[in-house]
Amino acid sequence: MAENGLFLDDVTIALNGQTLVSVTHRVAPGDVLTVMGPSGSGKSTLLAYIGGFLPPAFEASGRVFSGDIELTALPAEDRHAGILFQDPLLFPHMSVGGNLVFAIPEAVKGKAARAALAETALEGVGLAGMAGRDPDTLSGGQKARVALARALLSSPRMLLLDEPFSKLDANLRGQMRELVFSKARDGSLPVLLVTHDEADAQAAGGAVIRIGAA
Ligand SMILES: Nc1ncnc2c1ncn2[C@@H]1O[C@H](COP(=O)(O)OP(=O)(O)OP(=O)(O)O)[C@@H](O)[C@H]1O
Repeated sequence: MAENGLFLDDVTIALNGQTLVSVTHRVAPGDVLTVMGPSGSGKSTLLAYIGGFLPPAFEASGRVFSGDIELTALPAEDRHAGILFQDPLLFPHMSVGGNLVFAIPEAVKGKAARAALAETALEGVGLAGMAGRDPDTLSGGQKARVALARALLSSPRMLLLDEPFSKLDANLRGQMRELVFSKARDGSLPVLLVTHDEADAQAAGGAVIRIGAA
């Protein structure tokens, strides 16, 4: 397998003794694995297991690899997953630039260098010059782009996406999908996409797994 693919090796997650998810799958760098299923079927739970923040109510087994690195026992902060949720979840008390700089790994030193990286990331999502803006002054689509820039700045090994397009209108949704998937391809990042929307799955173009199908 190429270097930074995501491998789910016999991952099984149960709640109260009942299996919700059972999956073995490889996601190549730049490819998308779409997870679909009815509400409550365990889609976000699978994402949480991969990300390292599965709530204690669940019982889980199976291994998660990023390339050759096994993530299963690592804390969330050491898994290097870039995560996007339905809400962009920007810190309201920080500028857009502050939100981005916050995500840059500490190994990157120097205020000016960090600010420059943040500005480049903003340019990369079509928001050049917006670092000084207050997040509350941005549109929903702009906030979604900032959240994407922030995820990419964290030097992720993968992207975990939990319904990230569902609050955008149809036009923005299409643009944002294209932007996210092209960034994943450019960065050779494997993507796990949780969605209810068949059009998201189609745009993602990769494999689809359906869990808890009624
Ligand atoms: N922290 C928790 N403790 C106990 N049960 C939980 C917890 N979080 C979720 N659940 C339950 O686990 C099951 C799977 O939830 P999950 O959020 O993964 O579903 P989902 O497929 O993502 O649903 P949706 O499409 O509505 O977001 C549901 O029955 C839910 O009620």
